[in-house]
Amino acid sequence: MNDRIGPFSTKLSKRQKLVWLLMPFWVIGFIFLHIEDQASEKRTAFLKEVQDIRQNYLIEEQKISSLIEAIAQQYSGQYIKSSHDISIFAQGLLNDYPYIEAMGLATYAKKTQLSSFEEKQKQLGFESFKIRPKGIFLQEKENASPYFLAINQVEPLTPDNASYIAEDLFSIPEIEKRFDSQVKENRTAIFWLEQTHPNKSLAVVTHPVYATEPTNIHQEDRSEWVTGAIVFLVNTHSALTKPIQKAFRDDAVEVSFRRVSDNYNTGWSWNSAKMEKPPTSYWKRFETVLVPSLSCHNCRITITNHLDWQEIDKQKAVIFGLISALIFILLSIATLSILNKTRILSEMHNRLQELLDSSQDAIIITDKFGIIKVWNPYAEELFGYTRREALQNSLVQLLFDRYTIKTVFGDSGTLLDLFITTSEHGHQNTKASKLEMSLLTRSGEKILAEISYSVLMINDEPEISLFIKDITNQRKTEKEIRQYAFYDSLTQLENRVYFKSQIEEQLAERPDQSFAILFMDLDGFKQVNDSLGHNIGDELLKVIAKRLTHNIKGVGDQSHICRFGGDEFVLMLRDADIYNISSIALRILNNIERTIKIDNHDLRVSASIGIAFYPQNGQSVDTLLRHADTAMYEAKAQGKNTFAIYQEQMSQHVSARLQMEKHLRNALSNNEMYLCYQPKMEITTGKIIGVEALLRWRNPELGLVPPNVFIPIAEETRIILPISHWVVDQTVKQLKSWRNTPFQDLSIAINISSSQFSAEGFITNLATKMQEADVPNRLLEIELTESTVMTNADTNIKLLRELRKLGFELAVDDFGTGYSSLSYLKRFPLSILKIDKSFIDGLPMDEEDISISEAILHLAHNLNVRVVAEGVETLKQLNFLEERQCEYIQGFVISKPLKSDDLEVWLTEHAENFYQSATYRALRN
Ligand SMILES: Nc1nc2c(ncn2[C@@H]2O[C@H](COP(=O)(O)O[C@H]3[C@@H](O)[C@H](n4cnc5c(=O)[nH]c(N)nc54)O[C@@H]3COP(=O)(O)O)[C@@H](O)[C@H]2O)c(=O)[nH]1
Repeated sequence: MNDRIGPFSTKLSKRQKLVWLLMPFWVIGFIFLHIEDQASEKRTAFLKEVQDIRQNYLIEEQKISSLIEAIAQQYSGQYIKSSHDISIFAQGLLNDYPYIEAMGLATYAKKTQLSSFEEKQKQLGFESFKIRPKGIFLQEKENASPYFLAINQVEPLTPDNASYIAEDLFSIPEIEKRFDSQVKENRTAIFWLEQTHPNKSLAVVTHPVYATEPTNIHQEDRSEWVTGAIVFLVNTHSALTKPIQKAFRDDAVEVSFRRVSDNYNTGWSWNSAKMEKPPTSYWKRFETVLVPSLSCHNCRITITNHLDWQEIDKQKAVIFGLISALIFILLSIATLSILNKTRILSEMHNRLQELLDSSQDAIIITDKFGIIKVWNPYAEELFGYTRREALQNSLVQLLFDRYTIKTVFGDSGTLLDLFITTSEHGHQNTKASKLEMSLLTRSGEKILAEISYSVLMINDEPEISLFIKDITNQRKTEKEIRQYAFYDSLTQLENRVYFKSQIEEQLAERPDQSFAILFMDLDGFKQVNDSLGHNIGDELLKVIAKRLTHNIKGVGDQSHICRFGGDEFVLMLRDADIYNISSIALRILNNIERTIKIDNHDLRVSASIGIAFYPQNGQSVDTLLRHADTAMYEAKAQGKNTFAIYQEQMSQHVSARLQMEKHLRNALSNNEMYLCYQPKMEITTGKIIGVEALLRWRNPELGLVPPNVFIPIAEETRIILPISHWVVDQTVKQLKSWRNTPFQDLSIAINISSSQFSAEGFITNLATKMQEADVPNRLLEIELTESTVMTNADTNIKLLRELRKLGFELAVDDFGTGYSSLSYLKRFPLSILKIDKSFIDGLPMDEEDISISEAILHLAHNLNVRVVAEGVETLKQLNFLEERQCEYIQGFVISKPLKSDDLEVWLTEHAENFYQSATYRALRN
């Protein structure tokens, strides 16, 4: 399940793993950057401090210049007159500027005045006052100038400072060289000197003093008026390190001072209080070089700051690392989420594109005016327009025919109107999302399309997405399936299932609506089917179906006709009621009765109709059908070709029938069955040639039940099979009992039902029983009805031939009631035809019966088949048949069916020649 890579996926993707692997590097990188940043800050702060220090140096230099200038001004203006005044001045000055070691006064004079000057100084108290180069400063040389500038007062006069007394400043060539211009310009000069004393450096600041205020003297004349100079002796070491010390009070800095000149190279170094000696190991080292004074171009101060690892704020770095980790996580999540969403969007886009391309629906997107914006490959295939042709075209003009445009859109409608409505509140609502309509293809072919659609607002503009399926074939198939599932394939009428569902629907939806159910069963259809084959039978059913459909036209539009099965039809008539049902039923019956011509056969069938009304005769479909069926049986019982309306007692008949069926199942085991025998006479001789075995059933509850009542039930329930076996056994037993008696040549005819005839092993079983009883097969006559013989005629021919080959006699019973094919009849190996009683009844008067009986006799004789007329009751009938060369008769005119014992008594009297019997004589009289 790795195809689901979404924001909720619990499994890390490769990309996610990679991102998480990068996190330590990110965090370390950020911590490192932060540490570097701390170092950079430190460096910036350091450089700023250095900058401030340099600024401070310049300010101090400026201040000293201003100060000395001011003092010189005071002195030249005679405001400071005595050495005492200078001393007072110096005290205040040295307090404020501790790096000024001393303030002094130097006298300028010609060397010619040297002795007098020295003398004067000795008189002032400096006993050993002697001007000479003292070698205090490294730069000192022999004063070659005709003037000298000798310090004659120093304040405070400490033992150290006393050494400066009588120092000729002109022994320092630079001072001597610049003094003349200093005097002319009345300005201060600072000379950076190196004292011979180790680790001590001094700067000498001088400003000329004049006998009067210099501003009153012309610049060129100032040399005439100059008397000396005010001198500051500045401890440059102290002056330079003090501000550094103040600035880097808590820090470790290393300071080195260098002064490089052509003649000498000197310097010193100084470490801040924090750092007694330069460290050997450190993390970072910042170094900067500055020129401390405007007056010393070759002076350089190098300040070095060492950053130790310990100084880094690690806690801050860790916090920063944690913050960066958090940022990383947030950024990663955001980035991964964006990437993921981008990927999902891209995948989705690809999938949608694939869907679009591979869809078996035409997918079309239009704007609100129906202008096509998307047209997928299947749309190309379905409608025949390429994408290029379709895009930017109007969907309506491309796919809708004129009729649709007119009916759907009218004059003002748009495509959008077709798909959305505007509600009362002005909102646009999508209409039902599916519709079916016919669309045109490029070739002009019309297809039935199912259009699923949705309207989406994209950038405040509606867009219509259409998914179009060609359902032309689907609808056709559905119709066919529907036809197959709900309609009878032969007659195209509704089938039982659909019919019932329609009525159920009707009952559920309109329970107050009355209707009638007509259950119709054809009379005589079985004979048509059996005798002329199923094809003819099928054609007949089709004609009946058409007639019924035609018949119920106008009997309610909501009526239904169903082929219920076989030759049964059921009708549901909405507008039928007790008042008009008779005319409707009779009309149907009349229509059915009309001759139907199929393949040169003029067929006539009738129908029996049972009617049940809703709601009087039942509330459910099944009840109504059952009651209509019951009524139909009643109609059959009433002689067929009629209708019967359901009445409650009819159900009693049904339950009586069920009761009978129950008794019938036990009839054999309860010895309730027995055989009667009805004699058959040869007309020409009056001889009794055989008998017909007729089954009888006497039930203690039901009494004597006629065979034409219980035999159909036995056949329907297949109880006929054990009964038939029993009949055969009894008959064979009877024949055997007649062996070696006067009746040994009498044959017995037995009625074989169609199910018994077609049962497996019927012939073998029969032959075996006869053989076992040692009775010749010719004494057993098999009577089959015309319909039994004609059903599956081809198969039956073989069975009949086998029977004949074995010596059994074959008779066709009830001849004339079915539809025997003459061609078959010719091929059947028959012995006897039995004319049905119904054709004998009308003899000798009824023209039709005369014709039919004569025709049967004629046909039989042509086929070399003998004829038995059954149901002969009168001598007139007998005479008629005798005249037409009918071979045998059977009927009440000779004898009713008799029990075995009675038969033998009767035979004793009548068998030889019936005409000579008392019975015949009585008949004639
Ligand atoms: N499959 C079997 N069918 C059998 C068997 N036994 C009888 N049947 C069939 O039952 C039908 C009715 O038979 P039944 O009530 O016995 O009637 C027979 C005769 O009693 C009657 N008949 C004969 N002569 C006259 C007459 O002059 N008048 C008159 N009103 N009735 C008469 O006809 C019936 C004989 O019919 P048929 O078999 O067609 O010769 C009947 O169809 C029997 O076939 C059985 O064991 N198995």
